[in-house]
Amino acid sequence: MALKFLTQKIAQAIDEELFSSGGFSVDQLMELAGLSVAQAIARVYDNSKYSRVLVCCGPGNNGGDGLVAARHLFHFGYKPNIFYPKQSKKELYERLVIQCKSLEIPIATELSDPSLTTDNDLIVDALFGFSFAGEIRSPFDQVIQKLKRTNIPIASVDIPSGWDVEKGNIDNQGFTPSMLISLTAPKLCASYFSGKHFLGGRFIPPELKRKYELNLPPYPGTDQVVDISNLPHEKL
Ligand SMILES: NC(=O)C1=CN([C@@H]2O[C@H](COP(=O)(O)OP(=O)(O)OC[C@H]3O[C@@H](n4cnc5c(N)ncnc54)[C@H](O)[C@@H]3O)[C@@H](O)[C@H]2O)[C@@H](O)CC1
Ligand SMILES: [K+]
Repeated sequence: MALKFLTQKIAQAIDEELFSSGGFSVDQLMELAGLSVAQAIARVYDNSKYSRVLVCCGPGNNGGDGLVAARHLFHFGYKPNIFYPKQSKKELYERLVIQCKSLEIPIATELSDPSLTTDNDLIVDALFGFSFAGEIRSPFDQVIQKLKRTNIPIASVDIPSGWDVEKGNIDNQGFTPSMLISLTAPKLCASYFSGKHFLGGRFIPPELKRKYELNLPPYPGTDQVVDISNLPHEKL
């Protein structure tokens, strides 16, 4: 059966159900999401060649996934550094920042910070996820412009930032990543993406899968990710 691609509304509805009737906390799902991201990256970008990883984090949960991924990438033998310009004051995010600092992962808040211009081998785009809407606001408009100009491979978390969640890269607002790690299930914009595509977020109960007819592929063994680059898909 073909994989379903989600509208923004359905992605948000599944999210809410996971937290309400599903009984999950944000920390739990973010941890599993960030772990999936780090594991997918390790499959494609070996740390012997792509050790220096710049993780760009946005103001919402997509940014939180980035902070978690940076921590796991460190433990997987990478050298992450983080760009996190609009830091959330919520306790969860403050703890994620402390965890990264305790690993001596540098965290920059300004676009002019030298760590953002020195050589990186890979960029993780955790700026915006399925709640992104409208024109890109400052300071992220400049960040996206910068990412549009780079030749370094970009791995996007859940959606390529700057893309419309459903319509894709409209008006060429965003960049085209080399890799996408969709979480829970791919969003409609992912149907316009043709690079390396992984699915992560191995936490959906069977009842939710059935309700939204997600047709998710099985995850191999104990893996947190599954390669869906060549799977046939159908829009929801
Ligand atoms: N349900 C799930 O499957 C899970 C979702 N998670 C992550 O959570 C993400 C969704 O998180 P959120 O709902 O917090 O939202 P996002 O992280 O997608 O972004 C919301 C933030 O971006 C800002 N924003 C939106 N549009 C903007 C624009 N045009 N210009 C500038 N800023 C803009 C908002 O003000 C808000 O601060 C998912 O994409 C995924 O990465 C994971 O953490 C856990 C599991
Ligand atoms: K993203």
